[in-house]
Amino acid sequence: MDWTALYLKTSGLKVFILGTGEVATRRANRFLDHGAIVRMAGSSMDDDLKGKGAFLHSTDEADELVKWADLVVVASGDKELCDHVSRISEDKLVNRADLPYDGDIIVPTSFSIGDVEISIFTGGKSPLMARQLRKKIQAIITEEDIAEIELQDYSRSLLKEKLPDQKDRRDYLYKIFEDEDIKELIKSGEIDRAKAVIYESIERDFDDT
Ligand SMILES: C[C@@]1(CC(=O)O)c2cc3[nH]c(cc4nc(cc5[nH]c(cc(n2)[C@H]1CCC(=O)O)[C@@](C)(CC(=O)O)[C@@H]5CCC(=O)O)C(CC(=O)O)=C4CCC(=O)O)c(CCC(=O)O)c3CC(=O)O
Ligand SMILES: NC(=O)C1=CN([C@@H]2O[C@H](COP(=O)(O)OP(=O)(O)OC[C@H]3O[C@@H](n4cnc5c(N)ncnc54)[C@H](O)[C@@H]3O)[C@@H](O)[C@H]2O)C=CC1
Repeated sequence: MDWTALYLKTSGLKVFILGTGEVATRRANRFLDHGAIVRMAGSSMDDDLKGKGAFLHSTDEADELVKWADLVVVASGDKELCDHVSRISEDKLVNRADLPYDGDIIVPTSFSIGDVEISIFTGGKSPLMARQLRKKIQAIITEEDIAEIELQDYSRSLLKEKLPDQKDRRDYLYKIFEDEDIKELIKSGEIDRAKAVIYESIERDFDDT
């Protein structure tokens, strides 16, 4: 595959979306929800999007909007306009909903559970199946996995102060992950108690007095 997964910093990113239909609206929601500034060109805009701070423009302003943007999303049903906007967006990042491989950004399906984000891309072969796989994967990640992430984050911060060597920190993090007592506490939802156990164990093992 000629594409690789990367994360784009969207806070403050200027996104111009050509179109106001289904795909354009989905893209607008996604970018707004992640801190971008969104301007759309088309006939009408969802009240929801207005509420989130998106701006609606006429397609006559497309050239100016391209100049303004960092990222251009081409998602109109007007093929000629799509081609024109893509042509003048050569020095911008582009996501093309109609001709994905002529752009340089693909928007995969993504979901978050706690602090973990999972994205799926079928290489453009079946967006429908990307959606189904998202639902399957969403169903197998448990509350316990999320609690484990919280505990690992907590443990990593403590260990960074106590253990200078990364390999030692890694070994200790695996020990915490495999500890049966901590597993039991996670199962019964006693996260604060699990943190206390971890804290005491680290204090005991790495007493630097
Ligand atoms: C390449 C990509 C480019 C990009 O847009 O960046 C692209 C392209 C195209 N999609 C088309 C159709 C559909 N797209 C969906 C749904 C989604 N499409 C999404 C992403 C992507 N779609 C990128 C690659 C994803 C990958 O390969 O994994 C998702 C995952 C994310 C999102 O859009 O937010 C979102 C699901 C979100 C969720 O629910 O999780 C459905 C299903 C539905 O509507 O229910 C259909 C109808 C059924 C079908 O066709 O499968 C067509 C028109 C084809 C035609 O003309 O027939 C094109 C253009 C083309 O292929 O030429
Ligand atoms: N990447 C993706 O996930 C998907 C991409 N697509 C592609 O993205 C494009 C937009 O799809 P949707 O948002 O689902 O369509 P839609 O029909 O919901 O929206 C199309 C928008 O383009 C506008 N438009 C302006 N001039 C037009 C013209 N001459 N003909 C048709 N529409 C015109 C419409 O007013 C509307 O706002 C299509 O080219 C489609 O093939 C479609 C489905 C999913």
